[in-house]
Amino acid sequence: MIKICVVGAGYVGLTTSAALAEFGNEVQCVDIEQSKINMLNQGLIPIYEPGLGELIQKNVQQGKLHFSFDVKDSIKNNSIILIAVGTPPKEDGSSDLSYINNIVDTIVSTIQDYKIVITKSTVPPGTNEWIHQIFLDMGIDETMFDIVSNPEFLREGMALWDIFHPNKIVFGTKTNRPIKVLKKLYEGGRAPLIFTSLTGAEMIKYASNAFLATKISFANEIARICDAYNVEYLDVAKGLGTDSRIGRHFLNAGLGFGGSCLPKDLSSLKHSALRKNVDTKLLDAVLEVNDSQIELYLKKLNTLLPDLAGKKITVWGVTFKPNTDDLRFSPSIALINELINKGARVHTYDPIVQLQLPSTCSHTDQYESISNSDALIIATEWEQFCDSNWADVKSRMSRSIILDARNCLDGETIRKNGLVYLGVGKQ
Ligand SMILES: NC(=O)c1ccc[n+]([C@@H]2O[C@H](COP(=O)([O-])OP(=O)(O)OC[C@H]3O[C@@H](n4cnc5c(N)ncnc54)[C@H](O)[C@@H]3O)[C@@H](O)[C@H]2O)c1
Ligand SMILES: O=c1ccn([C@@H]2O[C@H](COP(=O)(O)OP(=O)(O)O[C@H]3O[C@H](CO)[C@@H](O)[C@H](O)[C@H]3O)[C@@H](O)[C@H]2O)c(=O)[nH]1
Repeated sequence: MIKICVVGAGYVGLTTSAALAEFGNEVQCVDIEQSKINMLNQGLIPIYEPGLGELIQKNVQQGKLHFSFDVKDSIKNNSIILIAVGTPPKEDGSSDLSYINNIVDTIVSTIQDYKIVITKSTVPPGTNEWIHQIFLDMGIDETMFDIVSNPEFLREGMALWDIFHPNKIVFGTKTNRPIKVLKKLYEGGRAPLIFTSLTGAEMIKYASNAFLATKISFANEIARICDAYNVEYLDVAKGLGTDSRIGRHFLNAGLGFGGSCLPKDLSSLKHSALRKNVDTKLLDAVLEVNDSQIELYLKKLNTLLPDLAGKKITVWGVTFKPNTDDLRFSPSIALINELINKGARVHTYDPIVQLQLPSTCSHTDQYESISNSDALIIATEWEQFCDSNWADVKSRMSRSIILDARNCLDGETIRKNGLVYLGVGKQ
């Protein structure tokens, strides 16, 4: 049984901790936020991630998973340390590495015996080389440590599925020394292992997210062209997706990509490229298309409601996508802010989150949220929204406009119920 300290009890740290414990390792997950650790030690889960609570509870009961806020003590007592702290964006688009710096300082000041330090956080190319150099600069002999870059590819809302059925596990190393332990650590993962350099692993992570974002912006641009020619975009997506060289994944057109990863990782990659004088025309275009999606959908709404001032608009879904409670860089919140700017009275409903935003009214009941609304906007594709009782919806709204901002509704069904269906790239 391998003993490991996971630093950070956020979306990645908690999921990784639970999975590594399930694989048979003994995991201590630490966080500086005492309230999070207190919650976890009381059996409560600070985030919404389907199935995570049960998996944590099971492994805690089996004695394989522990939580603590004594970071130094945990580092001292474990020879493997996995870093899963945040790397949020700075104002200029580069990555804020202050949490990484802090934990590296803590490890360096605590180290007494051999450690494998695994960076799971998404960090810009060159960061793990820099961490390696810090250890050397602090006088720590090369025999005392190995730095490993081990980026994470899970999606929120699907985190457990992704972590137990990964497409790949990527390890960037400087020597072969930690490889045997790394293989053992992820023994339960059963995925192709990719070994590369420290910076190679970092680039695989950024290139993956940049490619996914590119697919989404491509889909959104094609959907605009379909819209102009009165073509059903979903037919085009199906036609595209059946070509195995293209694939159907990440071709869903809509409000665009948000969340704590795709936007920040794209900006950070752009920043890394510019630092080395590499042009990023494609990445720039991907971000540009994404940034204009909200305006595009508001223009659609304006075709039927030219003046939004005083209108009651209900938005279903406030997180950045379904099956999560994460509001970071949510396109829905950006849309809500635009609606408020235009003078609309905004009401919201979300299955998980009660949105606390000034000038908006959050509801606990999906149908109550639409009473006397002029328009309803579907901002995330929760299954319960797609399966709504449209006759009930029609009976409650004052005007009957449904703006499908995630291309997830059947326009025909909506129209049959006497509602007006709006979308981009809809016939
Ligand atoms: N969220 C995702 O779906 C996802 C997927 C893949 C990769 N990533 C990357 O993983 C990293 C973590 O993302 P997240 O969404 O889990 O972040 P998060 O903000 O949910 O969690 C980070 C946690 O680290 C803790 N922390 C910060 N400094 C600490 C320290 N010195 N000691 C102990 N704990 C500390 C924070 O208190 C917080 O609880 C980021 O680099 C992100 O880009 C995220
Ligand atoms: O066809 C699609 C697919 C997604 N989205 C949007 O794109 C955003 C991101 O979605 P998704 O990638 O599913 O969520 P994340 O949890 O942010 O996961 C991404 O970011 C993680 C953090 O780096 C990576 O680990 C994952 O592999 C990568 O998919 C969301 O706003 C989605 O609504 C679309 O608009 N169209």
